[in-house]
Amino acid sequence: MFADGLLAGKRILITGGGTGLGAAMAERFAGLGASLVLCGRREEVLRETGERIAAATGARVDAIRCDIRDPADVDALFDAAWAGGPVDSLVNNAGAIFVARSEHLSHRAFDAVLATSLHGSIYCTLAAGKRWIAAGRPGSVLSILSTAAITGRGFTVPTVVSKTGVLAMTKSLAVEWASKRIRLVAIAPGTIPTAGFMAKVAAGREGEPEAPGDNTLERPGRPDELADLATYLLSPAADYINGEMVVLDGGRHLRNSGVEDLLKRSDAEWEAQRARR
Ligand SMILES: CCCCCCCCC/C=C/C(=O)SCCNC(=O)CCNC(=O)[C@H](O)C(C)(C)COP(=O)(O)OP(=O)(O)OC[C@H]1O[C@@H](n2cnc3c(N)ncnc32)[C@H](O)[C@@H]1OP(=O)(O)O
Ligand SMILES: NC(=O)C1=CN([C@@H]2O[C@H](COP(=O)(O)OP(=O)(O)OC[C@H]3O[C@@H](n4cnc5c(N)ncnc54)[C@H](OP(=O)(O)O)[C@@H]3O)[C@@H](O)[C@H]2O)C=CC1
Repeated sequence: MFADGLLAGKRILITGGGTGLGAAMAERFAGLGASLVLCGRREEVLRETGERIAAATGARVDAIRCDIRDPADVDALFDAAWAGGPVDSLVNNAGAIFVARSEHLSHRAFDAVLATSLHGSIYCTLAAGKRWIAAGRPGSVLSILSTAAITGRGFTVPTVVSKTGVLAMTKSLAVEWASKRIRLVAIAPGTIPTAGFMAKVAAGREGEPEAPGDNTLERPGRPDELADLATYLLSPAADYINGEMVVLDGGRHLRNSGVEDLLKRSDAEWEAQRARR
């Protein structure tokens, strides 16, 4: 679909790059010539993904353990990444979610999600932006958000608040940093049944993760479809797109937010879910 070598010479840092959508983007970017920095909390997972992608594509892949909830860890990540050459693009992909009734959430539960999905994304964006501005280099930031930033969504409120906050950051910095040649864009995926999605969102739900009728195209999305859109948004072809969130959801958010079935759930069903976690 894309010209060979489209991303040659680019160095791209992907948070949560060891699994799911992050790994799918990593594989696509590396296949198009980019060198990569992958981060996440689990070193073994990162190493395996990094080695697999390097062997398949010949790309340079640096796998660096980092918990993006910790600003000192984030600074160390960016220092280590830059030591291997300046980073051209950041992908804020790491995120956290669980499905629960909001009145049952402790403040620690709220903080656990915001710390990664909101604060972590902001720490990484500032770490990248500061370095680009100090070096007079251009850069781009792609954040993986959610259609819930448009519709709102019950039972996943900490995640929705986080994604909406990162969308606000994207639009705001797109204006503030445009003169520094830093571009910020986002993708709002619908349902893409990764292992993380199946464990955190689909577990305990009736039926398929995306049932016929949930979206206009009657199928879930695929990681390679997200990787294609991410490639376009980070490529020179998208140089005139700034501050925008592109939806990739088969039209689902035009019909529902994804959790309407849960409005009818009984107390007993919620208790069963809580017991399973
Ligand atoms: C189908 C179509 C749909 C379609 C609609 C839905 C579309 C969804 C789109 C998005 C999909 C995705 O994001 S898929 C990506 C999923 N991947 C991830 O989430 C990976 C990262 N996740 C995580 O690390 C964990 O899940 C997370 C809990 C957030 C953080 O882990 P920690 O180890 O930091 O946290 P813990 O110490 O375990 O817990 C911290 C506090 O949170 C509370 N807590 C933890 N899990 C909880 C839960 N399930 N319900 C309530 N509270 C919970 C604990 O009790 C603690 O509070 P106290 O008891 O008070 O101490
Ligand atoms: N799949 C879907 O349908 C949708 C996904 N999304 C978003 O896409 C992104 C990727 O999700 P997906 O691939 O499905 O699920 P995954 O669970 O595979 O992705 C989450 C990744 O983030 C990493 N991560 C989590 N917390 C931290 C942390 N504190 N510091 C560093 N890394 C962390 C995880 O690695 P580790 O545990 O090793 O740290 C993991 O690699 C998320 O932001 C998600 O919200 C949005 C809408 C729909």
